[in-house]
Amino acid sequence: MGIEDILMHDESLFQNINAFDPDYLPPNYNFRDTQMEAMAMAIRPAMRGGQPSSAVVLGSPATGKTTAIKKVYELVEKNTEKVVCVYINCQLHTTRFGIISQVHKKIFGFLPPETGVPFARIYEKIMLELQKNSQSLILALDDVNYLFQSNNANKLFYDILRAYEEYPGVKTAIFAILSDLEFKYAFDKNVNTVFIPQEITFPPYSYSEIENILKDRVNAGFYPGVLDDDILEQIATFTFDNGDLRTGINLLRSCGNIAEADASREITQKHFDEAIDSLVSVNVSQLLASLTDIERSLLELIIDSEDNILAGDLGEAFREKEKVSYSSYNRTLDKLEFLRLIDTKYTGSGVRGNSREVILRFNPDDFDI
Ligand SMILES: Nc1ncnc2c1ncn2[C@@H]1O[C@H](COP(=O)(O)OP(=O)(O)OP(=O)(O)O)[C@@H](O)[C@H]1O
Repeated sequence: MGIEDILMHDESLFQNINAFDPDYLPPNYNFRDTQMEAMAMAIRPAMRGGQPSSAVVLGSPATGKTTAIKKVYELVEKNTEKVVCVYINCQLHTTRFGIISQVHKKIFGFLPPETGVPFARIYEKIMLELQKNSQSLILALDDVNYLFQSNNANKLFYDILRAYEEYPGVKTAIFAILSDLEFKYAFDKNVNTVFIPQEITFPPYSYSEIENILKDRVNAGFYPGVLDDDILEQIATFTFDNGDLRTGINLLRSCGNIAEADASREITQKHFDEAIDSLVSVNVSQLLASLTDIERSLLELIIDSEDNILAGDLGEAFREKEKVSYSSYNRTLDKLEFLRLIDTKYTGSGVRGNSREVILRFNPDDFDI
């Protein structure tokens, strides 16, 4: 097929290609009832003019936190005008001004001017409006750790949660969403005086939950018969072993694209294998780009050495090359293994860790290192 044929080819495998988009809100949203109930309980008092509770929403990436809050928000907004629900992606909005501007947009329908109006003025306008309408504000801050990197969290939490002191009757709560679990501790230290949250936890999905969710997505996104159960199981297995739900959803889309470019009416094993290869190669490129100089130096040594070099011999060569200590060599080797760029395997002889074989997990000819 020529390029033009590919572009103009009008038979598609996709019934709804948007079903694989990051912002698609799945109509079937299972396995998160407990968490959504907890969110609803925290918001419920506000629907009757009472005080809503704040929450920390915790869970690893792609466990459904953002989707859950958006679903709950939709339901709240469908049933009352007493609660203003604002969702902020803190990767996009990192300043107090940026965030309060989004709240302004939600309430008044437009952003305030970017210059000339101070934060305090916009803040006052918002709080007076909430006070006048007897409305509560529920502010969801997704990936809130980004606010801490810019040191803006503490003040913002204070502004929002202490609003009632200056504007009596105004009720506010914050849902702080975190996917970096280690960050939780830093978080507690930073804002503990004004922020007294309950915790809502999103555990990782099991294999069968992943398979179930991906199957729903297949039904929403592809025409019937495009993807059979065997390939779906392989995608679910890969997702469970190697990544998060987003990996699975992306794989579905790229299998579809590859099959379509092949003018096929269905997704075959070959299309799946190609999708996996390209995914793995993108991952390896990203990992390689993230290495420090010393890590890259060790990796180069492994690439240039004989097949399956022993860890002991590699260590000698590396210490010679970089003049580093034995423990620093070990740490660097562990890091490369952790990133899954290499494997180490015991040969069963030799002293301590030195008899491990070091094996590259990718073909260096395919990448710029
Ligand atoms: N229970 C589910 N049913 C259907 N789709 C789901 C479910 N949970 C997550 N997803 C899908 O997985 C993707 C990631 O979900 P979401 O963005 O809600 O996760 P998250 O926990 O907020 O992730 P992050 O921490 O990375 O922001 C989305 O495409 C979402 O539609």
